[in-house]
Amino acid sequence: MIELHGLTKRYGEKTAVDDLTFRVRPGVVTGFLGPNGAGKSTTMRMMLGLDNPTGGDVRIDGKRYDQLHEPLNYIGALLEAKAVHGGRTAYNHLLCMAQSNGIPRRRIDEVLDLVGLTGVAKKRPKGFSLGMGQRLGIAAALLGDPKILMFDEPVNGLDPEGIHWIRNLMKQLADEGRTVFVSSHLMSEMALTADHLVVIGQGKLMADTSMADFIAENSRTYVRIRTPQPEALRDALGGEGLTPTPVADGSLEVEGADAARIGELAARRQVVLHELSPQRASLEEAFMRLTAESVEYHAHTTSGTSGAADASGAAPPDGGEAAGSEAGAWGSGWKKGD
Ligand SMILES: Nc1ncnc2c1ncn2[C@@H]1O[C@H](COP(=O)(O)OP(=O)(O)OP(=O)(O)O)[C@@H](O)[C@H]1O
Repeated sequence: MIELHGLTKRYGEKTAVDDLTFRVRPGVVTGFLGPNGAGKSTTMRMMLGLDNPTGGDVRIDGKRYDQLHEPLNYIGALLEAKAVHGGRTAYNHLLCMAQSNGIPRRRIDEVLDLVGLTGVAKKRPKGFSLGMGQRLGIAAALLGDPKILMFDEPVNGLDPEGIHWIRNLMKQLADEGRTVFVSSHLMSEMALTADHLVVIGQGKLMADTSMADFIAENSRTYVRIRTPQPEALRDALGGEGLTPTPVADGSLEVEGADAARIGELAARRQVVLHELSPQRASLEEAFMRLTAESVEYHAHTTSGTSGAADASGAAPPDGGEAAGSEAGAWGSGWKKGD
């Protein structure tokens, strides 16, 4: 469990993190979202004791970071993939971390195997691709078999197989009862991975809620219709106070009634339908709506965010993807009393 109480960080006049209070609970993946400059990295750095708060505090299982003895055994973090000493081999980089935290050597082989870097263990990370650097950072985060894991943009630079792998790894870590806190700009990825969301804007807490509730509360639901008889449909629905709105792709969108009701109204007038599909807005649309006011840096566009609904990325998966077998080798019990 991670607990933030009134966490605040000011840089001169700028309040980067503004009185944040929330908990990150074990057993679920918690996504951390916010527009550019919202304060996510600053918050994560304070969680890890890398920055001092101007006010408030962070507790890791009830303790401040600097009170943790051998902290890698409590909390593992991936902040910047390239924050690795370029001159040491991947193995020696992990060895240094292990030695200063009382972690046995064999754990290094385990985590290298887990992230798929065994073959390059004796190579220097300065020659690594972004994706390999990311995997080494993840290996370091996992080294102490910690109960709490924090990942800042973990899928940066990873190829589709790597993205799939880390998604399953994070879910597995949460299923094992660990606390998993992850930031990402990739909304479709977050929708597939996180169960719970914490959203900030200009340093302030904007939402702390389940993924499903967040999407339901911050987006519209509607029914998409395709018909060769749009006028007849308009008449059929108009009598019930419903207004189909034409969309550029030739479909119609109707809010205020479910698909069954619309289908019945169309059938009563014998209107032919080629499509009748309920739409859940995507996490991306919900996020854009919630944070529209707090976006600090944005491009000027002529279109708004509404109407950008796309069912892709909307629905968290039904758990159909089993965790990769390589992830099954996780934490093979070298620790006692866990
Ligand atoms: N060392 C610093 N000195 C001055 N201002 C800073 C410093 N670090 C961060 N800031 C400012 O604090 C705000 C929050 O920055 P932060 O990097 O935490 O945001 P973020 O949500 O992680 O952004 P991004 O998604 O772009 O990575 C920004 O306005 C940033 O310019």
